[in-house]
Amino acid sequence: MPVPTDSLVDSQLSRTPIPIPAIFKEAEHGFSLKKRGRSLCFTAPPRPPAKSPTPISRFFPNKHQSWSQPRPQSVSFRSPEKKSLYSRLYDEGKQELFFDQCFQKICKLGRGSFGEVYKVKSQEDGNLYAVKRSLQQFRGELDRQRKLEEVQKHERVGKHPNCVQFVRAWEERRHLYIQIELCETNLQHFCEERGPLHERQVWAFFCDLLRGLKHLHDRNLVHMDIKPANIFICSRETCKLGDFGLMLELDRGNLSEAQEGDPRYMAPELLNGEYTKAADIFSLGMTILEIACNMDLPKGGEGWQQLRHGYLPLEFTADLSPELLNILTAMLEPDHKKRATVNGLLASPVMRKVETWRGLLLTAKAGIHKVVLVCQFMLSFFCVLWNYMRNPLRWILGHSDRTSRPSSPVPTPPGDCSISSDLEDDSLSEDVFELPGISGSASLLRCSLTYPGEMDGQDYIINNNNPQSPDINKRPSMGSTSTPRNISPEFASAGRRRSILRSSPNMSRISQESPCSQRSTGSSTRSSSRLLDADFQEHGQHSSFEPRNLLSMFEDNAGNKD
Ligand SMILES: Nc1ncnc2c1ncn2[C@@H]1O[C@H](COP(=O)(O)OP(=O)(O)OP(=O)(O)O)[C@@H](O)[C@H]1O
Ligand SMILES: [Mg+2]
Ligand SMILES: [Mg+2]
Repeated sequence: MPVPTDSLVDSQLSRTPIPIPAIFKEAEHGFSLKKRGRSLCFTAPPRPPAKSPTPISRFFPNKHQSWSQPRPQSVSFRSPEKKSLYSRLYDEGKQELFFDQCFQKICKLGRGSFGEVYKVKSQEDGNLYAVKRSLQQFRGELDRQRKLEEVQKHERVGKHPNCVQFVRAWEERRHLYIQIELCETNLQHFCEERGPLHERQVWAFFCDLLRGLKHLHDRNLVHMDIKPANIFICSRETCKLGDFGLMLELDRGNLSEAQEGDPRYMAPELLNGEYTKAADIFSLGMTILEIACNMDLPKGGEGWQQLRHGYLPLEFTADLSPELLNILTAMLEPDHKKRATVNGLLASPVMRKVETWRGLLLTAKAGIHKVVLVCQFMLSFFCVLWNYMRNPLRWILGHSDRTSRPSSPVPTPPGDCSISSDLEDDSLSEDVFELPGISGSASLLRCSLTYPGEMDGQDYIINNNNPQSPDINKRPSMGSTSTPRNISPEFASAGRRRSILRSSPNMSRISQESPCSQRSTGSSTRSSSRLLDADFQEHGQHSSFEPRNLLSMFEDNAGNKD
């Protein structure tokens, strides 16, 4: 690795090296380019569980604690009194979770150290959201308080176009659920899909992120975990800061609880316990360096030290414009007191220019989007009108024929077979899919059950590898994006095993890691899938169960027609 001969940099590098935490021992020693499409699940093991001792409540469970009761409860720090969760769709008499009753689970979007995030459709308003569900149950009151703090932090952030929007949160059966605005992808996935970004795109994202960061810093909030996996891209490629789980509230004096984020993006002064807004500037600088240079940031070793001594590797930064290089140098200044501030960066002439054209571009995109919507509406309206005018009699007869049929549930389009509203389905799928050769038939059976009436003369073939299937299937990885720690050999081998499973033709579609695992259907088929579950349990063997049910279903169908 060539180190610049510049005497200034040399003198900086010859200073006593910054102590590296023990977890970086195995980290790489130099800089390298990003490998395209590399799966995240091998590099990002989840964080170890909280360090607190085993809670007494484990041994003497306190039945009177309101949060350990089965009823869902709203979580909000704006109104301290406990409120039971209200929804016109929620029926307390049912065993199903509030989440299952009020949302249609579409697929898993990702996983971090705290929770799993699902793409869902709200049954109440029909909109799509992301719901983050804590991975583990509360282990006691302290653990619960710690988890609930993320809600408090979200509420403190408030509304801003460059921060992921919080909707509401609730707890049920010792799990926390946080409903947030749905984003299209995160910056890490975006860069993996698109490869090196054009500098113009980098400036645009940079501008958005600085605005989001200004919103936080103006409120004395420090994000503490800025990295591509915690940056989200929403409609029309707007960048937003998200995952406020490690956020510090400087005016609340909660610095004793501060945790460092990902070591690759971590500011050097954090090792000395200096928690300031400057740490966010450093992490954002690292993020921009990574996406602008397509660089694989080191987790430790010599490369990690060099970046924290103000040395930017020439072989990566050579193509950057002098403006971007200057800004990055100011953001990655080793001394946090001399580092650039968010206001200083936004006030720089180059950033003001970027802000102006970014504003114009977003307005133009929004305008074009509206025009396209109007055109689409007009087109479909004229198509209907044309059909009607061509043959009004057939149209009326056809229409009345269709409406006179006995009412049957609206068939879900094939792509929607992935929609599930049952969290418990995860375990069922795992069992089912351990049996080779059963997956395709099982999905066919489940999707067949979506059409209890006649099939409208169409063949609904569920193609597991269909590129037209829900968009989430195209995600390169849905693995954990949590802060990397040492990868144990067992973890690495487990990861390899998973990848082998995923590449096997029988397992490809239904792996637990699959972004949009195409499991059971929506609410209309929930009872059917329950029947299936019962049948699986009763017969133990899936292969014996399946043909019998398929046949009986066709017989029933034929009988009904007779
Ligand atoms: N609003 C969202 N829209 C789309 N995808 C999301 C959203 N929120 C989270 N995700 C996906 O889920 C992943 C994990 O989410 P998040 O980072 O919030 O979890 P976490 O458990 O707090 O992670 P960490 O270990 O970084 O603290 C993200 O990297 C992203 O891929
Ligand atoms: Mg995260
Ligand atoms: Mg988090």
